[in-house]
Amino acid sequence: MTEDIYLGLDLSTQQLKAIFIDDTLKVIDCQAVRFDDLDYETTDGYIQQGNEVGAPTLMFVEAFDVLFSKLNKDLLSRTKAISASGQQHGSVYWRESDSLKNLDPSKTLKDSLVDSFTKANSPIWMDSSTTEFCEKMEKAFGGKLALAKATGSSAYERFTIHQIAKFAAQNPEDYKNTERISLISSFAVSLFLGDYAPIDFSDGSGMNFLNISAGQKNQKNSGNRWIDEKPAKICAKLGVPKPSNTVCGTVHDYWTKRFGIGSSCQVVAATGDNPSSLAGLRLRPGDLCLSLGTSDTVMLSLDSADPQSQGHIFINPLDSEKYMGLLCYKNGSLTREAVKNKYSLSWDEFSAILTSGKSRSLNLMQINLPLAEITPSNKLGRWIYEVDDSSEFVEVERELTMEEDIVSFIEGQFLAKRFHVEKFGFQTSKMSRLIVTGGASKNKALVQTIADIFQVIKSANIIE
Ligand SMILES: Nc1ncnc2c1ncn2[C@@H]1O[C@H](COP(=O)(O)OP(=O)(O)O)[C@@H](O)[C@H]1O
Ligand SMILES: O=C(CO)[C@@H](O)[C@H](O)COP(=O)(O)O
Repeated sequence: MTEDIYLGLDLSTQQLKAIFIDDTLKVIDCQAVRFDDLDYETTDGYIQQGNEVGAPTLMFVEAFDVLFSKLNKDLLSRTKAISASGQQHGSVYWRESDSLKNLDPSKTLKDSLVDSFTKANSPIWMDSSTTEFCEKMEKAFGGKLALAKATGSSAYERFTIHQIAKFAAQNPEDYKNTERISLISSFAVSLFLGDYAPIDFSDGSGMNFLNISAGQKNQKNSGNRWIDEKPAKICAKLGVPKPSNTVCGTVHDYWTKRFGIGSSCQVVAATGDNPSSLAGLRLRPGDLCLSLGTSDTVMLSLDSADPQSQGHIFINPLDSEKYMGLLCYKNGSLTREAVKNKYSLSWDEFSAILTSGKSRSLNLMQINLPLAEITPSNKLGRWIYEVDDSSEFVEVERELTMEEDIVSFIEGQFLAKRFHVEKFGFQTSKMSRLIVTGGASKNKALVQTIADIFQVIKSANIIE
């Protein structure tokens, strides 16, 4: 057994996960804390009020306390480096104070940081409350496409700069008292560093504020990466963005004294959960990655960037000169879970119905969007069509059977993705692999359905 261990954290929508690997990339241990098991009245990790969606920042902090009390002490003592991934776009607002630098090992993180945030709830990626700020920014840039060419995406409500603009407009005093704004990923690493960690280029691309466009190569390692330096106060609050593989320093004494992590353990910049998946799956040219976490996302590696008004281009986490494309769907696992729960099924029962129903031709097509969708923007509703005798699609008025509902819903979810991916300019070929990851990827019936829809040759082309 090798002595050296590496620790990765994932601060995602529903939970904080830890994974220890050795230097052959073998998984040694995994642990997780579900946010709904902490006392913050979240459902599926978040709190929703209308189209505002957030998660208590202190809940994230407490999750670290709980998780680290469960982790194996021997593994912690052998950990050589720590990094993290985080749900994308979410933000954390640090009050001007020394509490992060002066973490006290006799206290929990929560007790140490209880007064450290100017905004109690971190806005997260499911928020869609910033339309007016998005419209203002697109107008200032000369339209959707112009903004996309500069930042990789047209204005999306969940993207961080609009959340920051809303906070500054609605709570000017609290905004003024904010010393630093972290993404959820850079926040996680800041806890280990005992200091503000930089936002990395890849997760920073999900802010509508980082310059991803060609011709910026000479700026890639400088502070000039934000698209607009005039609101100097914003740039100062965001800090200087850095490549995703930046070694930020070593762990704060807190982690050594409280949890026995070696004082030389390195802390590496964090990135978004999707860029982390892309990095971890080591995609080959032509591969497509489907992440089925709380959200569903489709990702691919790109050598060059050609941003469109739909979809996102981020800087690649493995190479700051390259890019990745991403489409994000809000109706992912939570919507699948809702359909499963509607019929009081276990996942095994749901999967059995999906497999048996698929083998019969049901001639139905369903789009079911109970959550206001991101791709396509703000669509909400349920549409069901049937192919009639003259091969026309007609709207279905009758109630569907359970089997019809499950099969047409799942097929609709992934047919829509194939359609969007192809519109985004990506064609699968015989050489393509479709690599599926995230919580739902353990469902073999679902993965086989996806393989059939994308017509990748056989399910062996798909790895979890
Ligand atoms: N057997 C299964 N079949 C389909 N979906 C599943 C299965 N097991 C778990 N899931 C889904 O996985 C989701 C969690 O995935 P995960 O990647 O851990 O999410 P996140 O990283 O966003 O917190 C759950 O919401 C659940 O619906
Ligand atoms: O908004 C996006 C990507 O643009 C989401 O994919 C978030 O990054 C949330 O990730 P999960 O918790 O669903 O994995």
